[in-house]
Amino acid sequence: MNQTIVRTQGLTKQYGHHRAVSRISMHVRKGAVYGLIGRNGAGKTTFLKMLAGLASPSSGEIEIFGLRGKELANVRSRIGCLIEAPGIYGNLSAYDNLDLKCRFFGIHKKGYIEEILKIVGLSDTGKKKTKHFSLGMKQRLGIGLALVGEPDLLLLDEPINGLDPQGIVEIRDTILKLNKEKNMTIVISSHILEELSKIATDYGIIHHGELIEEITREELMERCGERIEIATGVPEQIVPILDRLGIQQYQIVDSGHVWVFEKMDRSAWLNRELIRAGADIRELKVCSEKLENYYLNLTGGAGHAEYH
Ligand SMILES: Nc1ncnc2c1ncn2[C@@H]1O[C@H](COP(=O)(O)OP(=O)(O)OP(=O)(O)O)[C@@H](O)[C@H]1O
Repeated sequence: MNQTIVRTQGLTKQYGHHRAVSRISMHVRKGAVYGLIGRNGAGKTTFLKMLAGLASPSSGEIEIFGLRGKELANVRSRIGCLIEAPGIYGNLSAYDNLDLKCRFFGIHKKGYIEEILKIVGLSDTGKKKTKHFSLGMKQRLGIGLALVGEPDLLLLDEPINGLDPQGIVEIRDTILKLNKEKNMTIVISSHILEELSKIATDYGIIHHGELIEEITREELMERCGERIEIATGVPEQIVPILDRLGIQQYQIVDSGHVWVFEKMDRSAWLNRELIRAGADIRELKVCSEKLENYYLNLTGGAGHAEYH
């Protein structure tokens, strides 16, 4: 089941003296939504361009669907991509834009374009010229264009960049639908980490052109460390109660919070016992560190949130 669909080995891209991508060895599982995280200029776009065949590597290997080199070049239509701004003709409708691409691909199936319009939620745009579309609609059309040819792998570079919350939800739904219903493997780069954490099953963290970590959602959850956060007016008051309850792994974080690192599945019991013992409990919840914090810690970027 855990078939690797994309594998790179030491992938490097050099622009003059500048190394945009440095020895990246990445693995994307079939059926994954692989989130590519990195600051502005980290090398995400360059990396995706190489996967898509739009930029040639300076060195290293790319293997997709188990194929390399010429063999891979022959099946490029199995890879759909939306990298940088989608190439859309503003004077044409969504339908006509898709029709052009279908002709280019030699696809003349009845109902084909309608199906794509439905998937990306643009069925009701009729003859409306795309230059009058919102940014979100244009992005969705960009994804629609990438879907022509029914790719097995979809590469999306910052597809939610600049979108309003509604647009973000629509793109998220579209991505999840493609992943679940069409079993499409998707690699998506984004600087909106919170958003990425809602859809990604795996993450690759790129920093200064290097892949510094590959991690599954499960591993991330484990490493982010679940804990019970107790908000209280008097943390010192809680300590003897925790001792009495046999809880040893806890920490007074500040003058209003205590974190407990055990009995995660017994938070309701803990709440009851603390209140019964007369503690001043304002809130008690099970939390984990956010992806954003994890990323900032990993890249030494804590203290400033400019990670896109
Ligand atoms: N064609 C090019 N010629 C020279 N340098 C380039 C070229 N394309 C990218 N670079 C440089 O390579 C580095 C990585 O750029 P890239 O666009 O891949 O980063 P990114 O992580 O996608 O960032 P962003 O989110 O800003 O697109 C940057 O320093 C960039 O200036």
